[in-house]
Amino acid sequence: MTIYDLIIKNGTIVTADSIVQGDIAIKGGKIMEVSVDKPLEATAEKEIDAVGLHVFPGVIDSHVHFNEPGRTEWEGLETGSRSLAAGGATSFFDMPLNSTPPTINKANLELKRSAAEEKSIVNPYYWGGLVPENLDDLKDLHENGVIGFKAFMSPSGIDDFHNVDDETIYKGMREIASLGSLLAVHAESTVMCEQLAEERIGQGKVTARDYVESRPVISEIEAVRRILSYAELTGCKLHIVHASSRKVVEVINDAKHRGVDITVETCPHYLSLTVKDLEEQGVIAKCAPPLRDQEEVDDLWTAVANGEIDTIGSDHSPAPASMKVISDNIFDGWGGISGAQSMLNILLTEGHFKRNLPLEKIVELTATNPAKIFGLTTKGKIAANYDADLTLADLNESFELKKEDLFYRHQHSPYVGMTFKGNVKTTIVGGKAVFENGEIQE
Ligand SMILES: NC(=O)N[C@H]1NC(=O)NC1=O
Ligand SMILES: [Zn+2]
Repeated sequence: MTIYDLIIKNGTIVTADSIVQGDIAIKGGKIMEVSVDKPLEATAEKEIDAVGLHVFPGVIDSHVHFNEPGRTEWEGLETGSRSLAAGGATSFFDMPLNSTPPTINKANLELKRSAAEEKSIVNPYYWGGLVPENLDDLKDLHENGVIGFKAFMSPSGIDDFHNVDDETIYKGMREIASLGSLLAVHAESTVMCEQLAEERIGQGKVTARDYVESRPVISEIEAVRRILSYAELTGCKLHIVHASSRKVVEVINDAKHRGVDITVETCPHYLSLTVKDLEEQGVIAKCAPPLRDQEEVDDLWTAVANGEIDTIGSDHSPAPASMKVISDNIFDGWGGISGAQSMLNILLTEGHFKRNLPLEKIVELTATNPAKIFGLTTKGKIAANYDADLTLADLNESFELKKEDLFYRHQHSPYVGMTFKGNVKTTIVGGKAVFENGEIQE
């Protein structure tokens, strides 16, 4: 009889296309067998009784800013990866900015890689940056394993990561296309956002609503349309990150139907928070693009349900509490939400339980699609030969998120105080539990 390392028994196994009862056998970090509706005829060194639990492919968070190296007083790979594990994520793609130096050349990538290999308890992957200064570094970054490139069309808020001009977009996209890689884009119009902000600040109009109005949906659409033109010209594959409105998604879907190779991400905060939360919580709920009104949130859920969205990323962009203080001027303070720990909770509570979003869809958005789009060929599914990255959750358990539950370096998040239905019990990375019963497993 085969002896496995681990058998997860009697779980409700959720994949992008089915929900079944069964056992999962793991050895050497891989799924060896999945037995549906009948017990596995095998033994293992360890067994997990998953009766009453749902087993998901580990969440892949394709959008985090962990700030390491160089800005670890904001977050870090240890605290960041722990928060992911606590929220059921088993892999992350770290953005090239907010760490110092930013990931814009091979040497900087190696610094980040060695920090991540030492400190992360989940699987790290890296975005490379596209900035006006690094066109000659893209090939090197690609050959050294970045999963794609990221560019900002408007100022990033970080001095050493410049936004791209149209010439850089053109040259960068030609190069990225020839490498067979992909460009992810923060798409907001610099001119629109700067002009609208200047006008308001000049008149002393600095409320939450003023900030939101200074970054309107049309500014996202303008930038998306422009970058789309370059994608059509160069053939470069595009991924638009953090679309805040279905109106943005519609522009992308039209392009998809014309045959443009483009995908789109949204974030848990655009699916669960509104301008009202920004008014109440101030900078804690400040992000760019900004939160929208309830109608936009509801429309975005329709887009999710209709399959118009490809991935959900947390865009975890933390900062110390001193940069998130409530002041009279919302334009001050860091734009970025701490949310990596809560992504699956939000999708389950707001999506599955409140809006009947099928669990299979959640798996598709958080695991299967990111694995497919970014070429992680052994992840995103629960099947033989796939990596044993799994999340076990009790969907009958509700809990209120408390500050003390957060594993972030700085324990703040706009989701504190919310009640979630569906609680992560165990997170398994490469066959080993890294989070169990509320605690990180060393
Ligand atoms: N620099 C950075 O992390 N920016 C992120 N924050 C945010 O709210 N949107 C972003 O793009
Ligand atoms: Zn962004």
